[in-house]
Amino acid sequence: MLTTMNLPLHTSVWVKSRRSWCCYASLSQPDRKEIRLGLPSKGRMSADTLQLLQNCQLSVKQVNPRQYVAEIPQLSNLDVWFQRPKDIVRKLLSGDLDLGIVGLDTFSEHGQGNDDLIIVHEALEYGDCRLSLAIPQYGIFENVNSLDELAKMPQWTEEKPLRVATGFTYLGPKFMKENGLKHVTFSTADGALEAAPAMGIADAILDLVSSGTTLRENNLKEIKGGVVLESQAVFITSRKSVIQRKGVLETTHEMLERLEAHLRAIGQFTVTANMRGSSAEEVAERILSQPSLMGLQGPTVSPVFCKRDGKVTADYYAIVICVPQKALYKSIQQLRAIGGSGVLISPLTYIFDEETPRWRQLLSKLGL
Ligand SMILES: Nc1ncnc2c1ncn2[C@@H]1O[C@H](COP(=O)(O)OP(=O)(O)OP(=O)(O)O)[C@@H](O)[C@H]1O
Ligand SMILES: O=P(O)(O)OC[C@H]1O[C@H](OP(=O)(O)OP(=O)(O)O)[C@H](O)[C@@H]1O
Ligand SMILES: [Mg+2]
Repeated sequence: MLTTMNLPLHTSVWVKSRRSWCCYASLSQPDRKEIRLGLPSKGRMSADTLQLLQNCQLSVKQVNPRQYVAEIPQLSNLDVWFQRPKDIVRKLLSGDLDLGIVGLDTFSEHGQGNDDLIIVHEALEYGDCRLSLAIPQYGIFENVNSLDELAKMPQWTEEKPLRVATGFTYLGPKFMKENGLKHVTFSTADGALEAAPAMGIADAILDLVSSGTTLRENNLKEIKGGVVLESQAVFITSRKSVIQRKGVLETTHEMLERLEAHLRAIGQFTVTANMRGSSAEEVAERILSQPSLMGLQGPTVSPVFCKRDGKVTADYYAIVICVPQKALYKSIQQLRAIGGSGVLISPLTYIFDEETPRWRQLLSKLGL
């Protein structure tokens, strides 16, 4: 059984879980009653985050676009605060936000491995990009195609190190150190890093890449072994908020369930059809003989009753299966081959499974 206590500002809190006592930093605003969710205020993640929440029936109601606070009517006692992604991570750490959605790159760079931060859902399936090292395609780098080859270049010495421009001043040096590159210096800028090598400011850059167009347009190339991190949007919280602020654990659970149910349903369709048969088992037998018609847990087969000669009989059976988009056409072909008719297809909105592994993982990370 978990026990928490009210404590003064900026002290530690000891919490007893089933297994042991754990120490947590205390909340910065222990009296704050509402739960706060931080969402990206601008940039690439912003519109897609609102769209994802809307798809989970968690529409964010913003009174006007210049206001930084909003609400999600389905989640009572929750305020949405629009913030820059890196500030979402910082404010989770300071206890000024309780939940957030950002890219894994921002989480890793600004979270710096802090044990208080927890990833609740690591794959929200948008904002895909990678943090990758890139060097010029020309000059001394023409035949350099791997991190190993870059490290072995005789040009880099203590006096004249490899100069890397990056906005990732935590992950950059950590990666270089872990890969044994000794003679490296870093400079930083907030954008348009791809210009740095051509301007003579840097030899290499470490930045986000998705299509690779910006690199190509600037005569830069990625190298083998140079990917620091694969990133996509993640749903995050802080240990101290979940443990100490009333309602955060329940809201996290509800959001996680909705996110998972929606993400599981993406690209899945329900297929219904009628099939003549002598019994539900016989129809099921025919369906299960086809590899694309297995469904999530096998087909649902229900008798379609009609009255003939004053007697209620079932000559037809309605079948319902769940099929991924890529197998859709094959499924229809297979259904027809075994006598299916009147095939109806509709996209799936949610798939609510049994309790999700991510929820169990969260509880276990919290020691609950
Ligand atoms: N080219 C890209 N393709 C896909 N996702 C990207 C790309 N660039 C960035 N992202 C994702 O979007 C997030 C936000 O990027 P964005 O450029 O909007 O903000 P930023 O440059 O980190 O913020 P700021 O302007 O506050 O410094 C990144 O942290 C990353 O997860
Ligand atoms: O591989 P690509 O698809 O070409 O994308 C890569 C570019 O996208 C990001 O910049 P962004 O457009 O977000 O501009 P910013 O520098 O203002 O953040 C990133 O910093 C790269 O410059
Ligand atoms: Mg950017």
